[in-house]
Parts: sequence; C-alpha cells; structure tokens
Amino acid sequence: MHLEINQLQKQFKTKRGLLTALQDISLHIEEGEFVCAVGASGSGKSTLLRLIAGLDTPTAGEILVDGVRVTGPGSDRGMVFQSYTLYPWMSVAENVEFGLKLQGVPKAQRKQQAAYYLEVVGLSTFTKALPKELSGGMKQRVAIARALASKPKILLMDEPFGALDVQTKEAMQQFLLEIWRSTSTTIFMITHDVEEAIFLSQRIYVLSARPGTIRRELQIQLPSKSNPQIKRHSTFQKYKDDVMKLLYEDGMQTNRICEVQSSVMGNR
Ligand SMILES: Nc1ncnc2c1ncn2[C@@H]1O[C@H](COP(=O)(O)OP(=O)(O)OP(=O)(O)O)[C@@H](O)[C@H]1O
Repeated sequence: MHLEINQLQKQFKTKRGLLTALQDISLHIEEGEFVCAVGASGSGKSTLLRLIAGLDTPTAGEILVDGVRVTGPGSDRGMVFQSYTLYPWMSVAENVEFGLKLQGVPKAQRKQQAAYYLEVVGLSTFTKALPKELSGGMKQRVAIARALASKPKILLMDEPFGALDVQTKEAMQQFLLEIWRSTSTTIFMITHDVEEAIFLSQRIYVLSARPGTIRRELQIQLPSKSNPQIKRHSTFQKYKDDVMKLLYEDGMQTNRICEVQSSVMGNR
C-alpha cells in the first residue's frame, strides 16, 4: 500500500464566496505506517480525510492509492468516524458483517470474518448485543472491527476517540496500538489532540490554520509506547512543545491577519 497526495486543493462554494479549506497538500503514507495529521479546528482535517475516503472531490491535485487515482469510496479504504455510526437495530455481529454483505461475501464467510475481528477487538461475548447496550469505547471497538473486517489497505480515522472520557480514551489508544501491531494495518488518523498524535504515530503532519497546508512533517521516535507513562518522558514533552509551538504561532498569525482585516474593514 502506498498513499500519495499531490498538491491537493479543496474549495467550497459558500454564500460569502469561495472558501479554501485545503491548499497545496502533498503527503505520503507507506505500507504499515501509523501516521497522524494534527491541526487546529477548521484547518481542514476532516475535509482531507473525506477526500481520501472519496466522499468528496478535490478542486485540484490528486490522491493515489497504489498508483490508482481516488474517484470515489472503495473497500480499499476503511473509515472510522468520531460519532458512533453503528446501525442501532442491528446486533454487533450484524453491524460488522454489513460491509461484507455489501461486498457480496457469502454468509458463512461473513460470519467467520466478523467473529474473528470481534475477537481481535475483545468483544466476542457481545456479538448478539445491540449498540445501545454498549459503552462509547465498546461502540468504537465495533466500528474498528467493522472497518478492519473489509480488509482495507488503509484505515482512515477521523478523531475516533474525541467523544470518549480521558480514561477510556487512553485505554482505546493503547488498544489501537495493539491492533495496529497485530494486524499490520496502515493507519492515517486525524486529531486535534497533540498528545494522542505523538503517542500513536510514527510520523505527524502538522496542518496550518485555514487554509490547511502542511506546516511541518515530524518523525516520532520514542523508546517504548507500551507504557502510557511515556507521555511524561522528556522526549515526548519535547515533541509536544514543538507541535504546540507550531500550532500556537499559526494561531497568532491567523489572529493577526483577522485583526488587520477587521481594521481595514473598519477604515472603510
Ligand atoms: N461542505 C462544506 N461547505 C462549506 N464549507 C465547508 C464544508 N465542509 C467544511 N467546510 C469548511 O472548511 C473548513 C475546514 O473544515 P473541516 O471540518 O475539514 O476542519 P477540521 O480541521 O476537521 O475542524 P474540526 O477540528 O473543528 O472538526 C472550515 O472552515 C469549514 O467551515
């Protein structure tokens, strides 16, 4: 798997004119990598992920998965969203099987694959449960099992733990690292949580405020991620300071531009 994005731009038509959400985004993700993109609210993170998923089309540039241009959604890209997207009337197993059913996978194989991935995410005893019977973290584990069951080339995650409390979030981060290691899945996650990005990924793309551009690419090298205490390690803190500084400087710049714009408007 090789994901390549070249000079991507996305503009939206709004009542106030064209809004440039993403500008000149070029990045790559290699087989088996865990990469995160961090950015402030409105920097275009969700837009970027939706474009890769093929849920929206770029205004310029291209997205290639193994050299093939993305023109729409496909089972080679699995998605996990922040909000719980399970079908409430279907059991946990049926939810996991659903994508496979759409792909035309025969029933027996569907059941087998769903059972396997529900075991991977530690929910074997909940196969018959309905989503309403699950906690938020469990629901996200089902969503991850569902995405993995289709055996995507890359798993795209849009702030998957954003709605969880701190403790559940930490447990889910640990859990996701285990899944990533055991399944060798390639993961691209977007988040505004800098600690989460440093803890999970091998590389981070820092996005600038709107229009979102790649401000910096950082390689993350930490002694061990098995222990959540790593977040207190001086190297971890140094990465965090570097990313926060980039985001902060960017915020300052945006504020300054807004101040200049409003004073120009005021002088009219
Ligand atoms: N369908 C749309 N029509 C018009 N503008 C849009 C649309 N989708 C996103 N935008 C705008 O594009 C910009 C980027 O939005 P996006 O949701 O990608 O940012 P984000 O970084 O994911 O933000 P957050 O962290 O708050 O979720 C924002 O200014 C948003 O208002």
